[in-house]
Amino acid sequence: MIGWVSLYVHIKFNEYTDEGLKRSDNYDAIRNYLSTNSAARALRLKADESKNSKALVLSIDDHEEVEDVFDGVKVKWYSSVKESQTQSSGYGRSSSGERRFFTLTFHRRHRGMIIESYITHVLREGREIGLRNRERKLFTNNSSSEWYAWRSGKWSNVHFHHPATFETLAMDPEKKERIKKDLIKFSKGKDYYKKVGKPWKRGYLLFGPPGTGKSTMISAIANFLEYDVYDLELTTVKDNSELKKLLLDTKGKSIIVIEDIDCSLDLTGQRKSKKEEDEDEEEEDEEEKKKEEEKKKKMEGLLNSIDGLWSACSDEKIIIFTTNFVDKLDPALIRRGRMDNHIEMSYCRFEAFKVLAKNYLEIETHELYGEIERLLEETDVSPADVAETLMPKSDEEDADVCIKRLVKTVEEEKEKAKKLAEEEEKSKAERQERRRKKKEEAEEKKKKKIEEEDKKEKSEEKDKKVKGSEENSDLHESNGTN
Ligand SMILES: Nc1ncnc2c1ncn2[C@@H]1O[C@H](COP(=O)(O)OP(=O)(O)OP(=O)(O)O)[C@@H](O)[C@H]1O
Ligand SMILES: [Mg+2]
Repeated sequence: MIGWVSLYVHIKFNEYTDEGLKRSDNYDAIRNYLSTNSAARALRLKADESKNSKALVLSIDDHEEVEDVFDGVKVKWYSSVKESQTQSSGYGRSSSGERRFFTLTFHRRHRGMIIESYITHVLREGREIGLRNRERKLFTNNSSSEWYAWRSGKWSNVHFHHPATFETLAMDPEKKERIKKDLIKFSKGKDYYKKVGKPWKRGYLLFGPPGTGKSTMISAIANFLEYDVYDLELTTVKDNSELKKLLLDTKGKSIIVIEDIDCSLDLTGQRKSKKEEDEDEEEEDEEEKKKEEEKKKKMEGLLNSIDGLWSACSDEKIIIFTTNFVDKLDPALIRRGRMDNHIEMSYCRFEAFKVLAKNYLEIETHELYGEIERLLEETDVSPADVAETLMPKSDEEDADVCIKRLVKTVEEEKEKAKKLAEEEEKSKAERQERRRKKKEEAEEKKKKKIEEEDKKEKSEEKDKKVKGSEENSDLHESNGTN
C-alpha cells in the first residue's frame, strides 16, 4: 500500500493478511529486524512469549518510531496499533481485536532504491534472525496410514533440546576440528554449491561400536549448525514412493538421520550364531537368498530416493547414516558423492577420556592419568562406559574416587577381554576340531563305501566266472555226448 503525503512515501505492513486469517511473514521479519538490527534498534521494546521461539521475542513497542540508514539514505519505521472496528470471530487475530502494523516512511526521491533493495534487505535479515531464534525441532516420521488423519502430517515433531555440543563430545581433538571446519564450510557454502552446480547437501556416515557417541555427535552437529533434526525410521516406511514423499516434505537447515542403517535394511533381524550357521547351512541358503534379495530392493529404493532428494530440493540439508558395522554396508550406499564424509567413532582413548574427565569431574589432570593412558591404549572401552564410570554417584564421591573407580573398571574390562579372547580361541579350535572330525568321518564313510562296492563288484565278477565255467563244462559235456 503506497500513499502520497507531501514529499514522503508510506508503506504499510499489516500483522495479519487474508482478512486477518493468516499471520504475515513479512511483518514478523520486519519485527525481528527492527528489534535486533543494531543500525535500527528500537529503544522501547516489548517482550512476547512465543511458542515457536527458544528465547523471549523482543519487538518494538506499540507507537514507537525507529530510524534506519541504508546506503546513506534515512528511513523511518513506525509501529502502530488500531482498535479493530469489527470484533470478528477472528482466528489468529490478536484476541483484543487490535490490529498492528508497521509503516515505513522515506523521501520519494529514494522510492526505487528502497522498494528494490532496502525492503528485500530488511526481509532477508529479519527472516534470518527468525531462523536463528526459532525453537528447533526433532521430527519423526508417521506411518503412512496416519498421513491424512486430522492434523497429523507425514512428520510429528517435538522441541529439540539435546545438550550435547562439540565441547562435550569426547573424541580425538584433531578429528573434531576437521569435522567442525567441514560443517562451517558447508553451512557457508551457498554460493559455492551454486557456482559448481551441486545441490547444497552433504552426506555423513558415522560408524563405530555401540556407545561411542554416534547419536551424541548428531545432536552436537544439530546444535552447532542450529538445524532441525528429522529422525527417519525406515522400518515404518512401506515403499520407495513413500520414502520419497517423506524426504521431499523436509525443510532446509535440517539434518535427516537414518540410524542403524544396516538394521533398518536388514529384514532378517537377528543373525544366526556361528555354531548354528555351521549346522544347518544348506537349509538356510534358500531363505537367506530371498531375504538378501528383498534387502537389495530396499537398498536400491533408498539410493534412488537419496539421489532424488539430492537433486529435488535446493536448500541446505545434511543427511547422516549411522551404523555399527561399516563392513556390512553396500558400497554403493556409501560411495563418495552420496556420503561425502565417513567418520569413525572409536573406543575411548586417552584424549577422549580427558574431555570426559573435564566434563564430568572438572579436572584436567590426576596422578593416575599415566596409568589410565596406558590402560586405555590397550583396552577397548566405549566413551559411554567411561562416562558412566566417571559420573559421581553421590555428593560424597569426589574426582579421586571416580578416577580410581575408572582404573578398576578398565582393568576389569581388560581381564574380561582377555578371557573372552581365550574363550573365542578355544571355541574356534573346538569348531575346527569338530569340522575336522566330521570330514574324517565322511571320508571314512566314503572309503568304506568304495571298499564295499569294490568287494561287491569282485564277488559279482567271481560269480560270473564260476557261472561261465559251469556253462562251458556243460557245453563240453553235451558236445561229448554228441
Ligand atoms: N564420544 C562421546 N563423548 C561424550 N559422551 C559420549 C560419547 N560417546 C558416548 N557418550 C555418552 O554415552 C551415551 C550413549 O552414547 P550414544 O548414544 O551417542 O552412542 P551411539 O554410538 O549412538 O551408540 P549406539 O550404536 O548404541 O546407537 C551418551 O548419552 C553420552 O552420554
Ligand atoms: Mg545411537
